[in-house]
Amino acid sequence: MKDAAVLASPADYADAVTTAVEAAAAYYTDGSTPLGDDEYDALLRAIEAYETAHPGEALSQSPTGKVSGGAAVGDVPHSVPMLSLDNVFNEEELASWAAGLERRLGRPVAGWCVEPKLDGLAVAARYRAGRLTQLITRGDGLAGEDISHAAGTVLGLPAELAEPIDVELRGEVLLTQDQFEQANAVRTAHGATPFANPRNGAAGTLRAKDRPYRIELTFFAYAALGLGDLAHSELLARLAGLGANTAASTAAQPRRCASVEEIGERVAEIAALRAALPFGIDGIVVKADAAADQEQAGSGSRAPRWAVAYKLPAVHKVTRLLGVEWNVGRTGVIAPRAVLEPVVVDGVTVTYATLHNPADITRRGLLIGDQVFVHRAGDVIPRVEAPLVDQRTGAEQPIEFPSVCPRCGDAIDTSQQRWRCVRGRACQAVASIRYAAGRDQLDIEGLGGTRAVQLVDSGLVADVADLFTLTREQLLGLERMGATSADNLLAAIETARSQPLGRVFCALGVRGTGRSMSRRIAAHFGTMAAIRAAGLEGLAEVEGIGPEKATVVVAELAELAPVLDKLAALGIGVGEPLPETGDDAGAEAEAGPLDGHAVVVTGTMTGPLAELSRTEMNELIERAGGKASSSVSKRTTLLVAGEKAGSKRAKAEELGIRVVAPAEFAEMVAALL
Ligand SMILES: NC(=O)c1ccc[n+]([C@@H]2O[C@H](COP(=O)([O-])OP(=O)(O)OC[C@H]3O[C@@H](n4cnc5c(N)ncnc54)[C@H](O)[C@@H]3O)[C@@H](O)[C@H]2O)c1
Ligand SMILES: [Zn+2]
Repeated sequence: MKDAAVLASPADYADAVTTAVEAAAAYYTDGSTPLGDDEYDALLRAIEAYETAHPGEALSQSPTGKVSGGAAVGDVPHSVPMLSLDNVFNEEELASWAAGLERRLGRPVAGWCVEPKLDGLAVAARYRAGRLTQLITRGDGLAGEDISHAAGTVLGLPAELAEPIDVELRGEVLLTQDQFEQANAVRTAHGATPFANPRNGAAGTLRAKDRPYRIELTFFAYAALGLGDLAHSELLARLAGLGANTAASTAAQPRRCASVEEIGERVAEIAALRAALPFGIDGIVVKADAAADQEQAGSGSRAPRWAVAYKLPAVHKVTRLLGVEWNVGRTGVIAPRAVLEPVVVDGVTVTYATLHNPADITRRGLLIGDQVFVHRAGDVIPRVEAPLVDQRTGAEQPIEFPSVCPRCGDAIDTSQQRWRCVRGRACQAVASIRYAAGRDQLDIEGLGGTRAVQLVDSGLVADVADLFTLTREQLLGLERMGATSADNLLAAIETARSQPLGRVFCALGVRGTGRSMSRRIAAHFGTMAAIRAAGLEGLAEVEGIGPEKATVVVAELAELAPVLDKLAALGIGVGEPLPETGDDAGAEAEAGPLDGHAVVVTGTMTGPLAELSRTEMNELIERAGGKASSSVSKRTTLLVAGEKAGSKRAKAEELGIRVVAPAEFAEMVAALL
């Protein structure tokens, strides 16, 4: 269970009660609550704790101990109250609840029934002579609202039962995932705001009258008045026999269990099914099965004593949409991804969520800065459901859609729902060639702009290795390629042949390995062959690469195998063993002047170092046995401070780190310059 915040004063307590009452009102009327269920539940626990500690101070409007129905007080009395359920949050609480019930009965419970807790709204459906005559909400448990107008839109709730009997069916109305998507498509097409999540959508849909469009819902029956003293499992079968939908029609079927151990097993099974179910559940309900047990246990004012809800962590959480990234996949599909304020959903911190496609963003009416509901369950990819429109401050900004491919800069084909770079698979090739030719990688001048496109389009180059087999004739055969340009390009490529391993590795564009990580990997392994042979464990040993990043690197290297084979055959990235191999024996033998040093470079270099870029400086440091980094920390041992060195120098001095001028540093590494 989550820790409840502590309410310190009567004023805090009163505030909390107001917040909870308002949230519940919104939750049950149109589903527009600003709180996730976890937050609401935590608030309730805090209110409860305060009331226990300060008896006599409890406010009459406090939501504790009541069936909460929100502000809409219905005027149709329930003949038997519609109650809520008490909660347990783990196996121990479940076992002690079951033991408590058996103590109260003075005998073992004659079997249990375990079923999904459907995440919708409770309704009562009254039938006369087998015909549906009235549909009512739970309301405050004692009286509900007449929502008969919605009856025709609820699947699984028959207008006529299989037998002409008088009966009241009770159960849950919800939107399945498909119905939710459908509902939001219809709503946005009519200019209405989309529902934030299926639960809210069901609440909003049931009460609404006179809508110009129809939204379909689904009913699951789990109780009845007027069918006699049936065990719960028998009742469920009877309900299905009458033609009502029950959870027996789903993978999360209700099951009879003989012991607490068996209950635990079924609870775990249903919990594991959760993500794959086509509708939402927020827990598992455990009920004493026998009518005699239920009758003897009875009910409190808020909940029956013979049933309990084993709550599952909320899978819908509210967080802020910070931005949208546009990623281009291998086939050129351009997919938007939401960047979120980190939020824990179902036990995992979520910072990104899928937004499917641009039309989806428009359909959901999302804005940057919006509070949004995020859904995640099991292994499913987290997704943004919809914004909380009521929570807008006016500072929200429209989401910008890219006008050109974010990877290669070419046009976008927007004719389909999924946008694509017109270049398709070649987009990847163009982008990877441009990246490989970049200044921090192979540094091949003249491959930045349209040249890379031309080389890929002409079929001469499909990957970085192909650059090294280009011939003069091939280049001269290209449009707008004169002899000088061709020779310059060939010369630049020739120079690139002898780039150090770190740069060659960086040129591969392996995810998560920028220039400094590439340098570190190169220094650690010494040769491309060793990097390829390292495997998960070997790679995870490199500083800054954990097991997760190692997995990515290994997978991408496997994918790059054809390119790596070509590079190896061409002798690129293999020929030049580095001074520091990272290999135990080798490293000692070839100890460099900066061995054991963690070096930071700042300011403008002068003298013999004036020509070196930062990347080249860092390479120099690593060749000399040191470790280059970009920020000063306690671990830094040496700062090379050039002209106009600023805050890094101040920080190094403050930490008592040795500071040297470029000239002095050049002397230290003179042998390597
Ligand atoms: N986010 C918010 O602002 C907000 C506000 C109010 C309430 N809530 C949420 O609502 C919940 C508490 O409300 P509650 O009292 O409506 O209900 P509950 O969800 O705690 O439990 C009782 C309800 O479970 C439902 N149910 C589903 N499957 C069932 C089954 N198989 N058998 C019996 N009942 C079944 C019934 O509708 C029943 O009324 C909490 O989880 C709370 O987080 C949230
Ligand atoms: Zn592209």
